[in-house]
Amino acid sequence: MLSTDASPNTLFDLLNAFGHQKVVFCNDPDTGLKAIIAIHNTTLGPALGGTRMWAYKTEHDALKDVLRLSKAMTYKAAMSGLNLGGGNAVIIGDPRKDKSEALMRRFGRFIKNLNGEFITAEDMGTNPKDMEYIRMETEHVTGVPETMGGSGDPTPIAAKGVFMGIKASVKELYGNDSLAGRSVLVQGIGHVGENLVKLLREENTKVYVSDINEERVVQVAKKYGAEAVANHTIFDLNAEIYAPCALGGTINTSTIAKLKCAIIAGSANNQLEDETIHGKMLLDKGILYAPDYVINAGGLINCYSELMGFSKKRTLQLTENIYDATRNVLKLSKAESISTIEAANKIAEKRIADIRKIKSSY
Ligand SMILES: NC(=O)c1ccc[n+]([C@@H]2O[C@H](COP(=O)([O-])OP(=O)(O)OC[C@H]3O[C@@H](n4cnc5c(N)ncnc54)[C@H](O)[C@@H]3O)[C@@H](O)[C@H]2O)c1
Repeated sequence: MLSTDASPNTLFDLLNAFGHQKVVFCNDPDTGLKAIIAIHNTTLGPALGGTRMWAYKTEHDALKDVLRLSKAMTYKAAMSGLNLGGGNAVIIGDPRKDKSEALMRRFGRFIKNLNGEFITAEDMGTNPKDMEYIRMETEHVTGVPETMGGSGDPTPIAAKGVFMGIKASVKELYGNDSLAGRSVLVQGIGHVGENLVKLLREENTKVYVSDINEERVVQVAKKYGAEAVANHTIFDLNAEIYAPCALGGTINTSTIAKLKCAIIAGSANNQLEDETIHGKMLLDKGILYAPDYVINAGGLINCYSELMGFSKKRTLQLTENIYDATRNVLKLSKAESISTIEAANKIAEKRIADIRKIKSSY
């Protein structure tokens, strides 16, 4: 899905390689705003995705990132049964130095001009306060604080989805989905990671935790009765399940050679450095990979619920469906001897194609 290795010559070649509908470049010298909004596919509904603020080395890096992220959102929404399309935005700049109320509100006005075709939410480098500023200019934003009618912190829901994905993977491999006595390495114990550790420990799972923030490792290990592991030794560990919950790209040719786990299931986006190559390598090595976008959809589900008039019960139900979605992917992968990521892409693409057909009939 995300492999776009052909070397496109022009901007439109690049958009065709990813399959995008529309890309909007937002430029405002007064506030210093330089942003890109990418709308990948709106067959299922309005494109929803985060706004990331990052000091990209080049504008091309920013463009590639937003194209990749928005395409992944199309697949995530389709897989989760949501009536949403895929989109994403990036603001080029250092979130610690370059952010201001005016910049965020100017960005909000660009979103407003899209008339609901794109709805945004928080991502790396943005926070609920930024969403509040965007909200002052447009209603097309989710993840605003509870005091502004939002649904609040989505990370417990994101962690719950990952937890359901882990259970479904364990069921596939061991015949029952109990996590008691199983061992899980959680790499990255930030917002989602910590909530996942909590859920796992509540089910008496043996949990190992690692993070580049050593203070946090000690703190979280103590709080939940987990075992701290030094970051550079994680691939020596004999944990049955590896849950990447930090950055993407941790599964590549070099780490696959070292991995001793039976299952990979975590929250990080874009875990496979190259979907085609590394998806196949995991299949060949007999490691069950629960595709990231299938099991980390809880955050998106939370945003969707907010748009529909938030109900905690409904949000939880939709999140628990991740168990069945994961099982369906794993079954298809087994039946067709294809990688789990290929199986997931097939299911998502079929839903989009089916709905496109029904929408063309009136
Ligand atoms: N927040 C959500 O609702 C949500 C939803 C879906 C997916 N995700 C994805 O899950 C991942 C974690 O999200 P989050 O909101 O918990 O982020 P976060 O920033 O709160 O936590 C990330 C943690 O990873 C640690 N980290 C960074 N680099 C590391 C490395 N090389 N090795 C070990 N640890 C490292 C950081 O110190 C931090 O503690 C991200 O990839 C994110 O895109 C998040």
